[in-house]
Amino acid sequence: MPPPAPAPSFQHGQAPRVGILFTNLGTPDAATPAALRRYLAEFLSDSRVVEIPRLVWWPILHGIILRTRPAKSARKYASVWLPEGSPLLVWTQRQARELQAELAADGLPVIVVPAMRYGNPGIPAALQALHDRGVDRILVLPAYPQYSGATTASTIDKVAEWTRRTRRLPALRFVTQYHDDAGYIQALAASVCAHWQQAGRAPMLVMSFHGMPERTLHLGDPYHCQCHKTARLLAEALGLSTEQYRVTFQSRFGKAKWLEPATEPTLVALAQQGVAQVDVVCPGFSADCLETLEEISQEAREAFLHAGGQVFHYIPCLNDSPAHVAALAALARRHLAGWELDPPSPATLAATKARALAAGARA
Ligand SMILES: C=CC1=C(C)c2cc3[nH]c(cc4nc(cc5[nH]c(cc1n2)c(C)c5CCC(=O)O)C(CCC(=O)O)=C4C)c(C)c3C=C
Ligand SMILES: [Fe+2]
Ligand SMILES: [Fe+2]
Repeated sequence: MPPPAPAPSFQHGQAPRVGILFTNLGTPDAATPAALRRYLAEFLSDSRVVEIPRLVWWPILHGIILRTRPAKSARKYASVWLPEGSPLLVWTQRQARELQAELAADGLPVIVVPAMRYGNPGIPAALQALHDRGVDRILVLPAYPQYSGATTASTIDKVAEWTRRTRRLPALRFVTQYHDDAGYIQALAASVCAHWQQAGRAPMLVMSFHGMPERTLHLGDPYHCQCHKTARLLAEALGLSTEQYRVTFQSRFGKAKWLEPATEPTLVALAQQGVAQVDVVCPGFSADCLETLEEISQEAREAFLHAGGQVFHYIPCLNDSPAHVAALAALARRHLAGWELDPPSPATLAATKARALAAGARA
């Protein structure tokens, strides 16, 4: 066996020693049944996601779901796939790049690496890459505004998988939620307002969040409450009365009761009650993905129009909008506080000053 690689040595003033692991759910490597089978097998084997005893769940997963769902899901993914890959991965990579640039422009030399809880690039490999670059303080930032056991806690489990087999650990911090963060709410409100200015305003705004089994709410998962708080703050920022918006839950999976009201039946009922126009926004998704581009912008649109609705506008996720990147940067900065960062170089300070002067000149 070759001798172990020497531990990285840290010297003040070198490359950044602080890293951000910027994560999202994960996505298949290709829009094919084989890639979907691998991805779904990993995702749906996570006991944080499917909280059914293994003895009961295993035969259902391997005997039914992994035989039927991959081909169906692959067709759906194919309908939203981008030339560069899966939308969720493409947006996550762009967000990570822009977050790093935004922090650097503010004099914070931080390495931001994107990672996926399921599929590629995986969390252990991304952490190892930071470690190999001499990073000794890591902020884990899952792009889930609302905490849930299925998403946030599962991400932390995966980080722990890497820490368990690593000798010299970095210091670690976690962002576990930002559902009521002022920057995030403002970015959402600005995106809805921009849509209204450009495309007109429907009398009803539907805020659709990913669903969860209802049981998780009774077991103490704060997800449902946090979705409602995000929705209330967004409605307040937009000046909406309770009659002007609805909070719904999408993506029901399996036979158990999920959080209600469900998105598609709500849209159908609205159309049947004579609401001819709706705007739909998905504030819990920080990036467009299968669940927004296919389930909402294709399937839910079709259901609403089929039920008699006339105009359905889907408002895209925050993706890499400057307001979103600025909100994530502010959030990261607050969580990095107290971790001494290398002082900015004279070149960074000069660039920051030039940016401030240019912004002042534009104002
Ligand atoms: C038991 C099933 C599921 C739970 C619980 C669940 C929670 C949950 N998921 C997200 C965010 C996303 N989910 C996405 C896809 C997706 N979700 C499930 C099932 C559960 N999700 C499945 C089976 C799939 C795969 C797609 C399919 O085959 O239909 C995605 C999109 C991924 C992409 O590649 O685009 C996101 C994002 C949250 C936030 C959440 C709990 C709060
Ligand atoms: Fe999901
Ligand atoms: Fe879905």
